Amino acid sequence: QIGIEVRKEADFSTWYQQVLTRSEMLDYYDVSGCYIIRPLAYNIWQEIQHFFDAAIKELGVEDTYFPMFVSQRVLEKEKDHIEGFAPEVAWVTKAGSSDLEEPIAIRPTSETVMYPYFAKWIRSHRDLPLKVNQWCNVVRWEFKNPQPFLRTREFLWQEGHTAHFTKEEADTEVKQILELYRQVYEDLLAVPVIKGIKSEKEKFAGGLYTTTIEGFIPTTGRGIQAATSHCLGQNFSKMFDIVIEDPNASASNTSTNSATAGKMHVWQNSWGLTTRTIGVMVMIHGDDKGLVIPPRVASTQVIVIPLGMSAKTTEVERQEVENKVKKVVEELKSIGIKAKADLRDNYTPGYKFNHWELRGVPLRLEIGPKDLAKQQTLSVRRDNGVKEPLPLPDLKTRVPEMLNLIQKEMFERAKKVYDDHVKIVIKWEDFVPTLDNKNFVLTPWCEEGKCEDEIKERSARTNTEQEPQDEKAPSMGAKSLCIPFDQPKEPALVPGETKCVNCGKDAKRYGLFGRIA
Ligand SMILES: O=C1CCCN[C@@H]1CCCn1cnc2cc(F)c(Cl)cc2c1=O
Ligand SMILES: [Mg+2]
Repeated sequence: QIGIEVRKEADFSTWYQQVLTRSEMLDYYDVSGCYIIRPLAYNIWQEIQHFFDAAIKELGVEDTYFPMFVSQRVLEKEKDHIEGFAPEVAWVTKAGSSDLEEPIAIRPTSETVMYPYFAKWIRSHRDLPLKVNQWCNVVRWEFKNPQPFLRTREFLWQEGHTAHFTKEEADTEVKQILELYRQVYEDLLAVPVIKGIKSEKEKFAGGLYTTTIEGFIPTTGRGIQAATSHCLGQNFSKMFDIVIEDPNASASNTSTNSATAGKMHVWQNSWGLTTRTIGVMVMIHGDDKGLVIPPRVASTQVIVIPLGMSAKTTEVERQEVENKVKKVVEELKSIGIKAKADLRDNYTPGYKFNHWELRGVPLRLEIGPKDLAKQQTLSVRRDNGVKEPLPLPDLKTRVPEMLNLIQKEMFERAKKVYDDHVKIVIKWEDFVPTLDNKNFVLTPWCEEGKCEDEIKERSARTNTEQEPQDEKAPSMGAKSLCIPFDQPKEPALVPGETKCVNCGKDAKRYGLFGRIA
C-alpha cells in the first residue's frame, strides 16, 4: 500500500479514487458502476444508520422490508410517474435458461412496491399515521459516468414512506426528517449543508414539493444533493386509491358518487438518504495524505504507536513502552473511546504514521522511553497536524476533549469555506464570473421554469476573459439547487421592486444556483 500520488487540488478524480482504494474504504468491481464497500466505509454507514434509526424510532417510524422485485405491470401502473426514469430501470427477464413470463424490475425506489399495500392496510383514519422505513439497496442503471459513492448503479439507502390524515401533519414530518438529515451531515460527518426547497423544475415530479439539503465541494465548486424529503401530497394516494372514511364528513355529504362519499385520500411523504453521504465526507475532509475521518464516525478514533527505540534500547525498556501503550489503549477503551495499538514489529514508526494517516484516524498518540520518563505522550491531530504533549494521568479527560474539538473544528472549517463560497449576486454580469470562480450564486429570482432554463443555458459558457474558450468542453450551466429556507436579510429583497437576476421580472425569493458534480 502506497500513499496518494496526486494532489487533491491538482487531479481531484484520481485523488478521490486513490484515497478510497488505498485507505481500503472501497474496491472497484467488475460490473461497471458497482463498487465493493469495505469495512472502513461500511462502518461509517453503520454509524449513520445507528444515529438515524434511533431518531426516526422516536418519531414513531417502524422498519419494514418489501421485496426488491416489481412486476412490469405494477411499475408501469402510472406512465407519467416513470416515463423519465424508464431508461434506468434494470429488468430480470430470465431464470436459468428459460424466459420469465413477464419481466420483473429491480426496485429503483419503492413507491410502486409499497403503495398498493398501503391502500390495502389503510381503511380508517385510525390506521393513520402509517410510518415505515426500510434500509435496503436500490438499482438505477444510470449512463452518466459513475463515481464511487456519488453515482453508482446500485446503492444503499433508507427510504421512508409515511401516510397522514392531514397535510399539516405531513408538512411537519417533512421538516423533521430534513432536520435529521442535516444532523447526519453536520453533526456526524462534519459536513455543512444548506436547507431549502427545490424549484418546480427540480422537485420530484411525482410529489407536491421537495425539500433538500445541498452540499458544496470546494475543490470543484460543484454542488451535490445530499438528501431529500418530499411531501407527495395526495398524488400517490389518488394514483393508488389510498382512501379512508373521512370522520369529518357529515351524513349530509353532498358527494354524488357513493363510492367516494365521505372518503378522503391520505397525505403522504417519502424521504431518502444514501451511501452518497460517505463520498461527500471523503471529498470535503480528505487531504493529500488521504482520509480524514470525523471522530463521531471513526471506527478507530485513536491509534497509539510505540517509538524512540533503537539498538541501544534494552529489552526491559522495550517491554515497559509496549506495556504502557497497551495500558493507554485499555484506559481509553474503558471510557468508550475506540483506541487501538499498532505493535507490529515489522514496520517503522514512520511507516505506521503514514498507514494510519492514510486511513484518516483522527488522533495519534506516540509513546517512547523518553515519554515514559516524563509520564507523557505526544498527541498528533490528523485534521490539522497539531502536536501537543499530554500528561499520561490526564488522558481520560484530555483525549475525549480533543476528539470533540477535532469534530467541532472540522465542521467549522468546512462551514467557513462553504459560506465564503456562497456569493450574493444582484446583476447578471456577475453571475457567470462568480460561478467560474468555483462559487455558488445566491440571487433574487422569479422562480419560473422558463427562466431557470435560460439561466442554465446562459451560464453554460465560461467567461472568456478568464480562460480561452474551449469550444469542445464549455463548462456546464448552473442549476437551481434550492430556494434556501434561510433567506439573506441584506440586500433586502423587496417584493414588487427587486427584479430577477436573469429575466427582470419581479423576484420572489433568493435562489441558490451552482454547477453540479
Ligand atoms: O427520493 C426519494 C426518497 C426515497 C423514496 N423515493 C423518493 C422519490 C424517488 C424519485 N425517483 C428517483 N429515481 C427513479 C428511478 C426510476 F427508475 C423510477 Cl421507475 C422511479 C424513480 C423515482 O421515483
Ligand atoms: Mg436519478
